[in-house]
Amino acid sequence: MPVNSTVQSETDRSIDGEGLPINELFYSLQGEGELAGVPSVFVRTSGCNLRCWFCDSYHTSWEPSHTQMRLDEIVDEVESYEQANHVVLTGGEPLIHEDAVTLLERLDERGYHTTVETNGTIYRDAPIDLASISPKLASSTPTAEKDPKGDGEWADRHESRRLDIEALAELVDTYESQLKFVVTDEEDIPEIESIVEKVRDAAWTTVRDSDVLLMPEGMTRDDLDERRNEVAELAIEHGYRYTPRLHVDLWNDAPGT
Ligand SMILES: C[S@@+](CC[C@H](N)C(=O)[O-])C[C@H]1O[C@@H](n2cnc3c(N)ncnc32)[C@H](O)[C@@H]1O
Ligand SMILES: Nc1nc2[nH]cc(C(=O)O)c2c(=O)[nH]1
Ligand code: SF4
Ligand SMILES: [Mg+2]
Repeated sequence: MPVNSTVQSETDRSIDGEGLPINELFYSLQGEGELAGVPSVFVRTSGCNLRCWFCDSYHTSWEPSHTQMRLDEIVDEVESYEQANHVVLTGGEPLIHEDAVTLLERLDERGYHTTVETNGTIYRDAPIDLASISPKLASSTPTAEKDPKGDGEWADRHESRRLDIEALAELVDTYESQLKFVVTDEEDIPEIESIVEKVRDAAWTTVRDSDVLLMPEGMTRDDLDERRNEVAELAIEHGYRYTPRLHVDLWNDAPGT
């Protein structure tokens, strides 16, 4: 269900009231991370507290659009995909919304495995089976040269918000998790190592190198063709896990995939 009817001007704060602003809801294969290949229903909320220049979900961050859906409508639509046992709650940043917790509770009551795709800046207590955390590196910052929309107006706000080690540690300590870094080139590696070390110092839970995933930056197959081998080599060199972007390999940048 692609939705682009209602345009919302500014969506930094949580939207109050019953329900969630939904950008799209669809059934596909999980394309990223340790559950790559698993048939899953994707619930994509609109609105984000960051603005990565490369965001592949532009209409949830830079120019958010959504339809407000009640939680029971969302659950009904999820249940309409009868083959699916897995639900991926993503965005935008799903955890800016308080009602994300209630949605996860309702899905959990119905026996779904829940993955939450999050930038790791916000902790919430919810029935999350896999916290798929993608901490944002300096290379994600929308500088004036990289800003897809303007002149770098978001750069300072993005930069000051993008990392919260306490929130990352709390997510890692509470949930089964993976740290999935978007890699542009080898210059990202020292910052990844530094973030992983800081999370290890702040968390009780052991963060294994195999819980650290390197994912090539790329919205399209052509982007990935340029980068996937270099990122795979970096994973081999540093002992981290590589994750593909299966959905991009299979369907390029088609909506609803
Ligand atoms: C659109 S985000 C939504 C969830 C959350 N805001 C986050 O960033 O983790 C979903 C996933 O796509 C990744 N992503 C976004 N744009 C990308 C790009 N151009 N190349 C590779 N991964 C990208 C994010 O890092 C995240 O893992
Ligand atoms: N197939 C598919 N897998 C995904 N895994 C994480 C996604 C996301 O946008 O959060 C995503 C997505 O958009 N599509
Ligand atoms: S944090 Fe996620 S949704 Fe927000 S701008 Fe970055 S990639 Fe897009
Ligand atoms: Mg995506």
